[in-house]
Amino acid sequence: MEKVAISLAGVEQHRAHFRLGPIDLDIPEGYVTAIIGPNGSGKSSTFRLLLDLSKPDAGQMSILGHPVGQGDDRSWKRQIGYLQEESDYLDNSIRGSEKATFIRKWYAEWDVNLYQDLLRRFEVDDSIKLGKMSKGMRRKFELALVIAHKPKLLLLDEPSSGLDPIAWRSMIDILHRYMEPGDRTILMASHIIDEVRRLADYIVFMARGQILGKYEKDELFERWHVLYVPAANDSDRGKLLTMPGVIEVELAGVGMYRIVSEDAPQTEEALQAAQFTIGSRQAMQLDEILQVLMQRGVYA
Ligand SMILES: Nc1ncnc2c1ncn2[C@@H]1O[C@H](COP(=O)(O)OP(=O)(O)OP(=O)(O)O)[C@@H](O)[C@H]1O
Repeated sequence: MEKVAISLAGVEQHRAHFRLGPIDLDIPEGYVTAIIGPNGSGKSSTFRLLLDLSKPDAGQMSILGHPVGQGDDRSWKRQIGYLQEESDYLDNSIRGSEKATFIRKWYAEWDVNLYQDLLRRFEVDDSIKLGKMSKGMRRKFELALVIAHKPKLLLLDEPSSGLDPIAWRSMIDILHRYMEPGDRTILMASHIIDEVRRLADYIVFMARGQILGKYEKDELFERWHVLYVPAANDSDRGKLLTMPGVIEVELAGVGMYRIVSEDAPQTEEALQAAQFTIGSRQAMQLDEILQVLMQRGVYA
């Protein structure tokens, strides 16, 4: 059985205008899991809860086998690299190198060669004050900082925010290399579909404080398809709706139905058995799948 790096069980947080959870979610060790969801869906709030930077109103969490919010958390927090969504502007007046000197004292595993290599690859000059770095430069510096102590777990909140396309490619490459030892884990939040496609092994969809589903990426793309099916009459719609995997059926032009399926192989089998012909098929994009899940309204 797969080892679990992060576990949330019945986690809730109640705020005046926002309710997070209940969240039940296991993040497997050794893989990249990406959370995607619209603005305000609770991705950053979940990261803050995991790091004990805010408290839940219900539920339990564990990271790397340690319960969150209990006892001395210094030893397991040293095994985590956390890149928060926004830079800490209290650091604006210090140089990158000063911040690195401060941070490295915390981490026995700090690898000065790796740190220098990451700065070189990102073309970041750490002698510049953090407040004087451009947004993208600062993001790259912060990425180098969270990776240089070789954490077991990376929590990345919108890591590519502000990166240009070249820096973005470097980041993808650096994160792939980070995962090479095989026992490391990344949990990331991202709005960048291409980034999720390239990096993630598992995808978690989130909206309005709720988890809408967790899927293995390749399986998701194999199963979630749009199928176009010519149909003779209106009563065919009813038949199509009852087929396995079918979520939506709508008219797409005269005599042509557009079917959204979350299990295309099964739907196709049923279509063929019922003598329908399949005009065309296409795999759905992540944002389309998110939209369907949100419309389905699987909210508590
Ligand atoms: N419709 C809304 N209008 C304004 N604020 C909202 C709305 N929905 C949620 N929020 C706010 O969003 C907060 C949750 O945001 P959080 O940063 O955790 O989400 P996120 O998924 O990381 O969002 P983003 O993608 O924008 O970074 C809640 O505290 C709530 O106040």
